[in-house]
Amino acid sequence: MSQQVITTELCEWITEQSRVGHPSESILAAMTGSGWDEGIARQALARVLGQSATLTAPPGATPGLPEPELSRFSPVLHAGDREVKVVMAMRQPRVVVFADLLSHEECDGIVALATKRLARSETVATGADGSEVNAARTSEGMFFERCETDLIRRVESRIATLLRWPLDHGEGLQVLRYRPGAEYQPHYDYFDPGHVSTPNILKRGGQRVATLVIYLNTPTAGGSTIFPDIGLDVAPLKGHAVFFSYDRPHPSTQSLHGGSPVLDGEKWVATKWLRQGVFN
Ligand SMILES: O=C(O)CCC(=O)C(=O)O
Ligand SMILES: [Fe+2]
Repeated sequence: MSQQVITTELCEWITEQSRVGHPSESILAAMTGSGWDEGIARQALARVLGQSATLTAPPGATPGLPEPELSRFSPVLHAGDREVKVVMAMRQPRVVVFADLLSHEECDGIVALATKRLARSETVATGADGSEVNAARTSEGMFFERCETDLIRRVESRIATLLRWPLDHGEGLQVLRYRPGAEYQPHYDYFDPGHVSTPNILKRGGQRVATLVIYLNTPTAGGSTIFPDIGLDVAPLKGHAVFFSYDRPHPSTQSLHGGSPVLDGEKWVATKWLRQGVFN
């Protein structure tokens, strides 16, 4: 094909492919397979789905996405040292809720370790390199080093087995404590391709492609994890977890989510973010 032009029809076709759930790499493959020049195809994808619609994989990146083995929809999954239950699974966007990912003792153990190290949570600053305290996130938090203690290592290797994603592609576990009134307003976990600090962040392991939020206690009221695009509220129950993945850093993934305000009691979560490649 010569003189290839990105037409409105092509853009509409890409939008539809994405809407029905095809990852951008598959759309790209379909386009190049039918004769589109790869450069033009990437341009069209970027125009329709966002600047880095086609995630440029870092060296050593694992193809695909983290994903539990749900092909037979077994209600119980063997995650190495523990049987984890599947409570519900949504295909598009991919959201899976697990029960019994952690025992109550493991939850208490992580809370005890984290309590000593809590500081006001920080998020990526707007318009500058670095981070700052953000009013949208009124929790307090800390990060563990990967495999920092035997307990953390055990939980991380269970997560790696459950989600079939290498342990070294995960960031260190982050623990957040929300007091009454605290919340985490809806946001995306991937790094904004348009942000000045993103290219630097991506040098370590590439983009985030999935999130696992583990509930370390059960608040008395409020504190559900909300997914506004799909009208989903996930109840924060001790030992349960919600998993979601996103194949591109773009709102069309419908991975917008937040922690709704805690109304009574405290809410503790541990978040594991998974990257495309090795995170060191
Ligand atoms: O607290 C929650 O339910 C959500 C936490 C979250 O979005 C995050 O840690 O990125
Ligand atoms: Fe988040």
